[in-house]
Amino acid sequence: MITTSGLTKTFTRKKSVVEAVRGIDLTVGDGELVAILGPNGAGKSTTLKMLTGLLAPTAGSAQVAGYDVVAHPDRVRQTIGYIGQGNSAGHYFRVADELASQAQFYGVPAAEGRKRASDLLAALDLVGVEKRTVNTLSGGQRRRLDVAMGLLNRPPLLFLDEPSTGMDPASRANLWEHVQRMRHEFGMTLVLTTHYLEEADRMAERVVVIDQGAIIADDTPTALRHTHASDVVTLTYPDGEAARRAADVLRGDSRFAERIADPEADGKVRLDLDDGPALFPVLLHELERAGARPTAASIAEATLDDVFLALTGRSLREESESGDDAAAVEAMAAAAGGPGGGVGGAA
Ligand SMILES: Nc1ncnc2c1ncn2[C@@H]1O[C@H](COP(=O)(O)OP(=O)(O)OP(=O)(O)O)[C@@H](O)[C@H]1O
Repeated sequence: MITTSGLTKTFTRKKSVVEAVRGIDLTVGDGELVAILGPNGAGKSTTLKMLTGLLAPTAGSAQVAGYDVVAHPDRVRQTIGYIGQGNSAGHYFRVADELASQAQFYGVPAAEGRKRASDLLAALDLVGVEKRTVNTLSGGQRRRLDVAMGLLNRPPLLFLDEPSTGMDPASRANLWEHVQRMRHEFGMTLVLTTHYLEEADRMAERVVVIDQGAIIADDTPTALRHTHASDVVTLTYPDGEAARRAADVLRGDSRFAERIADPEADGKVRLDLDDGPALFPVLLHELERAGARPTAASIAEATLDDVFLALTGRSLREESESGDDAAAVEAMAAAAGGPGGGVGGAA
């Protein structure tokens, strides 16, 4: 669905030159859900704008949905959907009218358009605002309306630039659930950018990590965590002596021997494990058998932030995250769902 080669964008303003995107090679297959993750200013939006025909690359090439973005940017825009960071809806129009004109623009029959709009308003928790003008909606409601506008015509390839930024956790959960459902129903391919690490981890099959205009990692979230980070197990003992005994037991087991840090005087034993959730119960069982049961045990699973830290020496969370991520993930789990304003593509 997407193939790029050496995709590059350099901005020149007065005397300053910004290499926003530096030679990106990216392939996205039909039906994939790919999250592009990176800190502020990494080049995510610029990449998306080039892939959607909104911005001409300085160098390199990109084929999107069968069209070359430089030779046929109009065709690309007619075929794909794009939910950008700005608001797409007209501020002084009524919500229902905006959705109806979007449906009409893309040739969706009126009755079908009304049904789709009603489903989207329900899914995005916007029931009751149909008759209000867009300028009376809250920021989160406008963002969700942007998403509804982008999803209305069910494009085969949808780009979402930070779809859930500014939404409360419940709305984010609703959004993702709806996008996932549409994706499976209509076989949509999705490419999104996000600051939310847990969102990328939970929802995307593939995460492309971008930093300073270049791709620095591209894999499934699980593979990224396994390759670049470890889960950390912490065992607590009453004192240093008991901790040393436990460490000796684990050093006798090849699965753990190389992964133990020297026990600490306060009775803590720490291990780095590549497959912590699978090995944690085994480890506790072995300790129990050897009469070295800890008084407390915990596991901290590796996150995509650990991956970013390992790759760059910097924390993505500190650079670009807002504190409500954990709450959003809880809400997503509760909704058991699987990402929102802009323009749409083919009906
Ligand atoms: N029109 C422009 N003129 C000059 N510089 C630009 C322009 N658009 C983007 N940039 C610069 O290019 C770099 C990449 O910006 P971009 O918006 O693509 O990053 P991003 O990863 O999407 O960031 P964010 O997460 O904050 O949206 C930044 O240094 C930005 O300041």
